[in-house]
Amino acid sequence: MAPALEAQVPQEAESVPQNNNFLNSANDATHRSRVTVIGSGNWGSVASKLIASNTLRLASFHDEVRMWVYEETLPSGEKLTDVINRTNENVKYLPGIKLGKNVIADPDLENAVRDSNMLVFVTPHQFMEGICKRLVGKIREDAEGISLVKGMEVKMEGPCMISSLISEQLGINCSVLMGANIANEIAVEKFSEATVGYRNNKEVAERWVQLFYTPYFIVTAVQDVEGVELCGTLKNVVAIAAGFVDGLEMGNNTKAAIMRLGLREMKAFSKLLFPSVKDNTFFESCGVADLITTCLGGRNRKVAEAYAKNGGKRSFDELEAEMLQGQKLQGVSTASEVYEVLSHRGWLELFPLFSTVHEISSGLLPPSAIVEYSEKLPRSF
Ligand SMILES: NC(=O)C1=CN([C@@H]2O[C@H](COP(=O)(O)OP(=O)(O)OC[C@H]3O[C@@H](n4cnc5c(N)ncnc54)[C@H](O)[C@@H]3O)[C@@H](O)[C@H]2O)C=CC1
Ligand SMILES: O=C(CO)COP(=O)(O)O
Repeated sequence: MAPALEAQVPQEAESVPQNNNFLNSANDATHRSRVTVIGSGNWGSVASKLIASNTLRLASFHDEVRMWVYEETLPSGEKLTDVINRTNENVKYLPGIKLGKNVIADPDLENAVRDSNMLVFVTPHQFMEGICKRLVGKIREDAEGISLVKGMEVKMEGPCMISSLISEQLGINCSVLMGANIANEIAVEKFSEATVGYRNNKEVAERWVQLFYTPYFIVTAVQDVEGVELCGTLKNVVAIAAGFVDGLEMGNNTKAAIMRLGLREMKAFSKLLFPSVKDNTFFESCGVADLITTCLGGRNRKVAEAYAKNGGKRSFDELEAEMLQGQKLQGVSTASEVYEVLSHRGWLELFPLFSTVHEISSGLLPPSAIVEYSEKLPRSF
């Protein structure tokens, strides 16, 4: 399979519009694009490795990839940043994997973004608002962003996707990249696919595809930012439900049913919020493929399984800290954020799976309630 796929690796653009600074820099050797990855957790580190292999290979990118590290002190007493730069490994969040010598860890957020025109956002979603606030006025005017963050914020005015938060706070265009992308598998170069969602500039999307694409990481672009981002965000809620099913040993048929009902709610919720969301997006890697991989092998599933096995007696926070060693779940807080939107808009009855996941994970219902809602199912999605 690999040689045929290799032939599809996107070429550097031969001609670009003259009125776009971001794209002009792509063809000008003296103004090669500089990339900063904002985040250095499990996926952030793998994304840096992918990108660093391409910036070395492609002449229109500066070799160096800056990776912002939320600094912490390791049990050895050393700073994580120093260890990454000494060993070329993120020993805490991605041990055993070399990132590429051109990845430079930087604990200073402002310094990390100062020179870059391509900003890759990849931190747990709960930290994004604070990070954006710190970046206001600190980034290049011609910067473009891409968010790999799976999650949303809920504001007084309503739900706000992370790509919108970035665009609104920093005044930049922001694409998204989501997909069936369990980071540890991509770290060891197992074949997978991903989806870039872009707003209206196809050439910008192609530039992001170039930055991420490798023979083992196939990236396709679709013009549907909200659809792609909502798929990545909402599948984490379904993964929590799948974990409950596993913890209660309900079997594969039940899990498949949960995945199907979950996909139906993902689609209905996305289209109610953003009527522009396209049906086909749910068949891209960001849709059904990410749903499947996360429900089979993700962290949300794993911790939810332990929660159900313990009969809901140990909190998600406690289990997350014990089982994930600093990595973060997105599904529990996303279920709560979705629930807030559903209650506010009077949609709770339309989304029994999403609302039950929140009611279980916040302790209002026992894990067994995950299949007891079935009689409440609406018949009309
Ligand atoms: N890990 C995976 O397999 C995948 C993750 N994602 C998504 O990517 C995003 C980031 O995930 P990961 O890189 O895996 O992160 P992670 O789950 O490894 O989270 C740990 C990261 O959060 C940072 N952090 C802790 N406290 C912080 C604070 N107060 N401010 C800023 N940063 C802080 C840590 O320094 C560390 O870099 C999430 O939205 C996740 O859903 C998407 C695809 C795959
Ligand atoms: O988003 C992911 C895979 O695409 C990872 O999911 P988890 O955060 O549940 O591990």
